[in-house]
Amino acid sequence: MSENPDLTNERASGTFETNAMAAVIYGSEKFAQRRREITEAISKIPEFQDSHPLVFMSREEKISEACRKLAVLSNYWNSLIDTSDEEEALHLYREVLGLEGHPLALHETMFIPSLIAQASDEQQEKWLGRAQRREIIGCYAQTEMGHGTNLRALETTATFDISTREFILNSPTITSLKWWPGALGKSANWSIVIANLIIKEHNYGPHPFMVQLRDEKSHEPLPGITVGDIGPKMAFNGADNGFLGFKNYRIPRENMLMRHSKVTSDGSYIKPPHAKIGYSSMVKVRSRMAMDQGLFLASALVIAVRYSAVRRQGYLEDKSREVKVLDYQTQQHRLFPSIARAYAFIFCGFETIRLYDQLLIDVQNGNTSGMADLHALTSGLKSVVTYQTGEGIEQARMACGGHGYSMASYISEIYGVAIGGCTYEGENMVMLLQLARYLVKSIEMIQNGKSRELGPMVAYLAENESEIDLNLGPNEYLKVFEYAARNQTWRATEKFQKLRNSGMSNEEAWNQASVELTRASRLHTRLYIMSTFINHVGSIVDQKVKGVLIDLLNVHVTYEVMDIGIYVQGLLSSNQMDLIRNQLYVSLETIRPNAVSLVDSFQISDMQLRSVLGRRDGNVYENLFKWAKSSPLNKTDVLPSVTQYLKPMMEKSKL
Ligand SMILES: CCCCCCCCCCCCCCCCCCCCC/C=C/C(=O)SCCNC(=O)CCNC(=O)[C@H](O)C(C)(C)COP(=O)(O)OP(=O)(O)OC[C@H]1O[C@@H](n2cnc3c(N)ncnc32)[C@H](O)[C@@H]1OP(=O)(O)O
Ligand SMILES: Cc1cc2nc3c(=O)[nH]c(=O)nc-3n(C[C@H](O)[C@H](O)[C@H](O)COP(=O)(O)OP(=O)(O)OC[C@H]3O[C@@H](n4cnc5c(N)ncnc54)[C@H](O)[C@@H]3O)c2cc1C
Repeated sequence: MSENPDLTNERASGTFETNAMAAVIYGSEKFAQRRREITEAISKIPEFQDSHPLVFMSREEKISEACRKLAVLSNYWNSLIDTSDEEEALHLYREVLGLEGHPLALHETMFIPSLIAQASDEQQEKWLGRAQRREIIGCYAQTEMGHGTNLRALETTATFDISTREFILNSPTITSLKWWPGALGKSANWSIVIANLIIKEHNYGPHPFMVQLRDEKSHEPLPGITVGDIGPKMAFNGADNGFLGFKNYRIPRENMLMRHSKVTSDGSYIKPPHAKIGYSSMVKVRSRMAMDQGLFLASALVIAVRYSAVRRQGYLEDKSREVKVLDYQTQQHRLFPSIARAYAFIFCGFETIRLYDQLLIDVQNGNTSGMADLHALTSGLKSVVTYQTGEGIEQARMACGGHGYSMASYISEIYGVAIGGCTYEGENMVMLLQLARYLVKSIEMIQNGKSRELGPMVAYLAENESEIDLNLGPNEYLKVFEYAARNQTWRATEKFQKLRNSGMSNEEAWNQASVELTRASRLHTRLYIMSTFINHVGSIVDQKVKGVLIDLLNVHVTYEVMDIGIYVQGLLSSNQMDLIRNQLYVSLETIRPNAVSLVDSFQISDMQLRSVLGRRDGNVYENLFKWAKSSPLNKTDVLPSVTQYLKPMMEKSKL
């Protein structure tokens, strides 16, 4: 069937090449091209297609379907991608497995990265190759039923037995059961387990251990291990998140990951070079989350924008034909600022991935000085992008009206997966408060006359801006954001200090200032996102692409400043706010002809999108009908439930 002419016209009105834009989104022409080649190659392999729509499958069927595809994938890895390239591998996973989770997700995202960052050279020699060849499947078991956030309160113990040179693992209470780890329930046979290291009755706190859970031949749990699936979740139902308990389960001393902390055979403990070095796997995932969430948001927007260009409802001036709903200003206001955010998140993602890779090298060379900065940055960023992505996806769903609520749109699945990110890798409020600690320390440095020692990301806290000329473009908007973030950070810090100075304990003063502190963290992070967006656009060479991204940046800066209006009341007059509001409306109109091309540029395939509404060809209605007809409920005209219950009820009512 040919393309819906409404989408053809939209594509014709675009002022730039989508391939050129994809090269900017994905960091290079080479990688954008590789993505297209991988997608093309996969589309020719029938075994990678869903056996039937995932949304009609039970959880067991989803997991089985994911495993089937993983097994097929293992025959194609080397021919489809450069296996040393993480981005190519992730693209392949996204295309084939989609976003509902699968039994190798944690193996790739946390198990292998933990071995790389935490295992000694000898340990890597023993396990890393096996893991990379997928001879074993691993997971990352840290969270317990009773504690996820407060790692210092984890209860699982690993007690060193000097006589046998083994660790004895125990789960002393119900709440100490590991709870949540992906792939633990049914798939993984090994795990990195975070447990309290105990030597001669002294607790050295949580440390990582390499633990075999299941027999490598029979896949049965080993004696001393209780393991299973935690049941269905809001989303991620292609993954078997699990529980795990230990009863006097022994592992050799060599199974504690000993790149940084060490226990010698006589039971001596050697401290790591930085107390939080064991948290690196979390920082790794957090550093990728801006990119991943940007792509979740992008997926929902591809669906909503394409659909809005084929959905016609109501009239503007021309009463002879209904308009595309994308022409309504309210629809544009709902969707276009999110397009800008998706671009901005992806650009930030590249930056934080690069920073993590550099930090990993530095730490391996004994330099841990960058850890605090990256922890603070990624803590704030994961919190802001997950929250705003959730907001943006939900708006995209509503922008699709009734059909958005159908699973045919697939938006609810994207939403469920994306907002998991508000919780995993550190609950958002908690992570905002981690960043706040860093911001408060920065203010204290200024108060102590050490402004010159501030890092570049917080140097603005020591500046002073009281007047803004808003005709000068994005950099002036950045100044507005700096003003808001600086003011809020000072106000929150002063509130905390005042409470503390009044005699309150440090902890209670912190608690009572914490809402204000989280607000400071959000503003600081949004400032970082905006400045990364501005810098990125400044570096683009292709003039057509750059022109459209400047238009998109204008949507971003005006929308973001309007959104934080309450924090800039002391800086901007109501006339200036009106001016910004009008600039936003103008920028929505400016971006309108490029809206479809901007979302096409994400180059997310139909196979990955799984959305009837978001199809590239725009043939929504005929496929919606086809999709509904494929519902298992439509296999027969009369359901047994009707014969068994409703018919007798109706007959009885007739009497
Ligand atoms: C063929 C090849 C294939 C290749 C494939 C490629 C794959 C590559 C991988 C890519 C990854 C992709 C990602 C995709 C994701 C999609 C799937 C995701 C599935 C979901 C998985 C989820 C997993 C989990 O959730 S795991 C569990 C996570 N748990 C948490 O995050 C717990 C949160 N809590 C904490 O982190 C801590 O407890 C904390 C930080 C809140 C408090 O810790 P504390 O010890 O109590 O410390 P505190 O007293 O508060 O602070 C003291 C001091 O320490 C500083 N600090 C804390 N943390 C760090 C750190 N990490 N680094 C540096 N410093 C740190 C803190 O700032 C304090 O400092 P001061 O203020 O100076 O005292
Ligand atoms: C989809 C998914 C996948 C996951 N995968 C894994 C995995 O593979 N491995 C693994 O180990 N874990 C995994 N987890 C667990 C996850 O990391 C934790 O659920 C997460 O870190 C939050 O911890 P919690 O559940 O203890 O929340 P809680 O800390 O109990 O949060 C409850 C509330 O308390 C608040 N709160 C808690 N502490 C503070 C504080 N100090 N200050 C202010 N407010 C506070 C929070 O903000 C929140 O509002 C996964 C979770 C999900 C949802």
